[in-house]
Amino acid sequence: MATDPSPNDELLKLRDAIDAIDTQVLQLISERARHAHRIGEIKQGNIYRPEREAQVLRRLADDNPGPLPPQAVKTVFREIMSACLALEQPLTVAFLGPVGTFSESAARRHFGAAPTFQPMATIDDVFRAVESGNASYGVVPVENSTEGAVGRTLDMLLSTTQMLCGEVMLRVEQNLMTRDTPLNEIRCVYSHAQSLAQCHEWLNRNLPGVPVVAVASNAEAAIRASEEERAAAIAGQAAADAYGLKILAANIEDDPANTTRFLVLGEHDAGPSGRDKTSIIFTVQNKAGAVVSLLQPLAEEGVSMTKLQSRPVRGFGSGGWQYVFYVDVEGHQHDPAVARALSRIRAEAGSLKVLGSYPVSVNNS
Ligand SMILES: C=C(O[C@@H]1C=C(C(=O)O)C=C[C@H]1O)C(=O)O
Repeated sequence: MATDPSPNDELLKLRDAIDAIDTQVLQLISERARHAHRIGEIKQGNIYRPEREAQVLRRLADDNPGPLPPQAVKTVFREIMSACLALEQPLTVAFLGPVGTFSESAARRHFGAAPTFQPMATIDDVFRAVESGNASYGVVPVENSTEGAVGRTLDMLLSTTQMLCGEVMLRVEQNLMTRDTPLNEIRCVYSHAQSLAQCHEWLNRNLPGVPVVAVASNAEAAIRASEEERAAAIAGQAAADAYGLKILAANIEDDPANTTRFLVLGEHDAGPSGRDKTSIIFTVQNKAGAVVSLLQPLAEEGVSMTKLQSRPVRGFGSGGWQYVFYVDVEGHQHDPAVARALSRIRAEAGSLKVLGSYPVSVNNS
């Protein structure tokens, strides 16, 4: 066991000082929890306020005097808020499982450690869990910076009765992991198709000719690698931890900025936080100029688009194709410019669904 080299006076004094500070910090956190509890009594109905939580984290990151990095400050206060909220309203959060997926990491990043986290087998099941009230919130992937849209999430957004109340941007770091098999003895690599695509070049360089097998999730890949000899998985650190695998090569994604965006679903959206996004879906007849004229109000009202994605409407392939457009804009639907642009689009589009307004991912703001 390591011991301190030679506990000198200064070290002992510093530890005493830290003990005294910790006692004060604990008293302050407890006082904070009592205030949060009182707020919970005053509020009617749902207590969770994503916009308030985003504001708290942004303000503290801005005011951070150092030496802790802003991300560390956010992590600490994320957990304090998570514990305070849990006193009033224990949350259940459904995510695309199994345990160890990036969706779970995103859910924990967003809600902290206090909720009960529920792994679901499919994206559809996450939506159903929230729609049926079995989960208070759900977290699903929607797009990746290397591989693009997650089609099933887009399809489900079309019909869901739920709203968006948050987004999480997660830097996705992929790792090659095995039970204990060295690189040159690997005979098969399992992962989700998206992750295999994100590591395409690395696999060609380092495991040429070794078969790759797409499975339902990275965590499922990790389970297989933990059960099969000479098999490897590509997955996140959380999956290696959950299934007892050793990381042979870390950060093997081809794009060092590889990021996945996740959406948080619930029965309400969020109030204005000062830095928000609004997600909408509209349908357009496939005729010349229709899309341009629908997007015109955004340009004229000075509202920036952060995403534009189209998908053919199912069942319209053989006759005239119809398209559904997924658009994210900067700002809250209650901002006057956004509200004006939305009402102009509503007047012109075949249909318009506002999925909700929510704070821009706190990791990026
Ligand atoms: C205390 C409140 O309720 C909840 C807890 C929060 C906190 O601990 O800071 C913040 C927002 C809410 O999710 C509040 O609305 O201020």
